[in-house]
Amino acid sequence: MSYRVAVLAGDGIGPEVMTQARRVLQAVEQKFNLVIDYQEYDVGGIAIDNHGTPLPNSTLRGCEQSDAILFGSVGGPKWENLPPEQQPERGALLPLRGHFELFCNLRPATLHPGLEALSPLRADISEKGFDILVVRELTGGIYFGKPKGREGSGDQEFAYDTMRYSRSEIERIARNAFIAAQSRRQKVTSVDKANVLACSVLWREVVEQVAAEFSDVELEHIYIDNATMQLLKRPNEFDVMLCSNLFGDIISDECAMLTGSMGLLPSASTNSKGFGLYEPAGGSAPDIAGKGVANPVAQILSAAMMLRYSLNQNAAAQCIEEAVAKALSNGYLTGELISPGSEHTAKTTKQMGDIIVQYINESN
Ligand SMILES: NC(=O)c1ccc[n+]([C@@H]2O[C@H](COP(=O)([O-])OP(=O)(O)OC[C@H]3O[C@@H](n4cnc5c(N)ncnc54)[C@H](O)[C@@H]3O)[C@@H](O)[C@H]2O)c1
Ligand SMILES: CC(C)[C@H](C(=O)O)[C@@H](O)C(=O)O
Ligand SMILES: [Mg+2]
Repeated sequence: MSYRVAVLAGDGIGPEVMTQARRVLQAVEQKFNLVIDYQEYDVGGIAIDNHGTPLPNSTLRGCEQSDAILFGSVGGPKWENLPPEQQPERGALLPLRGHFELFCNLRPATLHPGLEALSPLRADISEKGFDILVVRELTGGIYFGKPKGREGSGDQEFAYDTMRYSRSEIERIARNAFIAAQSRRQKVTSVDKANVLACSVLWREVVEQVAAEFSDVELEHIYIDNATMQLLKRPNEFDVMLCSNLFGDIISDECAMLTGSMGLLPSASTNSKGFGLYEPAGGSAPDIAGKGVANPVAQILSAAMMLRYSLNQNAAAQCIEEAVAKALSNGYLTGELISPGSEHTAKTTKQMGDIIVQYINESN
């Protein structure tokens, strides 16, 4: 099979981890006889520097002509003082999500067996492991609601955002969450703030209606503040966590850290046609960029999700996931995963890529 993928490495650690993801993809392409044509495009800060805009037309057109987008990360201190709508995140990532209607964001967070010690959780909690899928609504809510702005001056200056959800937006993301739960542990936890927000009251109502179509799936509701707490106390009791845009952003960072690092959490953002953008859940990590020490696993697992959800290449995706799990459980860890006093020595970004490629080549 032959496919076309738009590669948008972006800023900070984006290009470093993308290099390793490309090597890993090359290894599975050979193994599974796939032909993928990669076209690279500027996005984010680098696009501001090279083209004067975070999302050049050439990048958008390139994405439109592809089967999927493999995305690194955007943003950094260099562009933080630009007007908000011209910054990499607001000017490139959110418009891309909106343009392609990538409403369904999947962020799987698993505490890999044998890696319990990486989690900052207390041992009696982490030893039970966890396997959570955050299903985050990605093109609505307070991120996209209008009006949004800033007015007035001096003491009277004010700013506002609008949180807004329609029934159909809630319904389609809820349905995705229930379908995902059917092939997992048949449980959906819907996260909201229905004791305060009108959007959450509607959210709860619609989720209940969708749940009625899925009698095999258990539904529980939880407030966002309680959810952040229960995740620390009993993460193994969660299966699918269904979240609105803002709550999913927060919950997924927490889930990432519970596995040990932001650098482990991949994500898939898809539309109703199966087209998707695949990116690590974390950001451009300016604090470690350029040092060759970033963890490439989230980017590599995002590439695996791309193979599974947009290119329909499940076996190749699984091969990558198994190689990553093997590398981690054999003690191949980047620096941020290693606690003081541990016997592990930190691997570089490239060494992680090397071992994962090697395990793919050795696999049957
Ligand atoms: N999708 C995206 O492009 C995206 C996502 C989140 C943040 N951002 C942007 O990235 C910039 C930095 O944001 P931030 O510091 O809040 O979040 P961040 O996720 O970039 O970093 C948070 C912490 O996690 C660490 N980390 C993240 N990824 C890592 C990896 N692969 N390996 C090892 N450690 C890793 C960082 O070193 C840092 O200590 C900001 O401009 C922000 O807007 C972009
Ligand atoms: C960079 C930012 C706009 C983005 C978000 O808030 O969605 C990021 O934090 C994420 O989680 O993908
Ligand atoms: Mg985030």
